[in-house]
Amino acid sequence: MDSFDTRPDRDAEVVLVGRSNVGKSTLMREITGHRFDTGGKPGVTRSPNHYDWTAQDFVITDLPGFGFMSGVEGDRREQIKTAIVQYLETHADKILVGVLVLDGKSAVDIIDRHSGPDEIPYDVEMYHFLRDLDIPTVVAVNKMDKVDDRDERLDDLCDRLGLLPPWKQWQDTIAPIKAKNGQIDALNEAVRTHLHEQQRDDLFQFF
Ligand SMILES: Nc1nc2c(ncn2[C@@H]2O[C@H](COP(=O)(O)OP(=O)(O)OP(=O)(O)O)[C@@H](O)[C@H]2O)c(=O)[nH]1
Repeated sequence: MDSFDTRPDRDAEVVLVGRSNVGKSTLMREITGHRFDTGGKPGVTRSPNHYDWTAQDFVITDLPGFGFMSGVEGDRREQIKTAIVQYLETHADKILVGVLVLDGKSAVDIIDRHSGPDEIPYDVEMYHFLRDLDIPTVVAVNKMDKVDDRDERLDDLCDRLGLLPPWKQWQDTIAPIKAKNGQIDALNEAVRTHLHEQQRDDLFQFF
């Protein structure tokens, strides 16, 4: 079992969560300037990556991706999911912002494919789970360079998350980005809004 108890003991945290291959590691690298060894294979991040900033009593955490993972058995996927849920529950009171990372090109299709009477799609479930834990949440909609019908896609996504379109009225929540190209301004601004609400402007240097 990969270790989920590597978390440095810090009073403030920002976490990244999302399916495998949505670009969390790329985003983590953009935010921190630090290169984490990701291997480049889907599902390769299987224990949390922490970027620890002792002086600020602050840590940024990239949680393992899940969903499809090549070479990973179903019950192993469940274990990782359970570990992620437990991690969020355990540290909720210290998490200032939860960043749910999605692939802008495929997110709505994947959500629709997994919606049914007995099924809640993972991304939707995770969004509501973060909200239920009172963790201010930003949805980082990545890979927007691959999306043509930008406004329509983002409006559809809002709809699936239960946010009334148009997406432009949710800019504290919906942040279209291109992590690979270093274009993450919308995310930084949304995160800052939530940090400001919690009087943590001292952490603006990271976002
Ligand atoms: N087109 C495009 N591709 C991107 C973008 N950001 C990341 N990618 C690519 O998406 C793939 C997955 O990126 P990772 O950062 O490894 O994804 P991850 O979410 O950390 O994946 P796991 O380790 O499985 O959790 C890589 O090939 C990245 O280059 C983006 O903004 N646009």
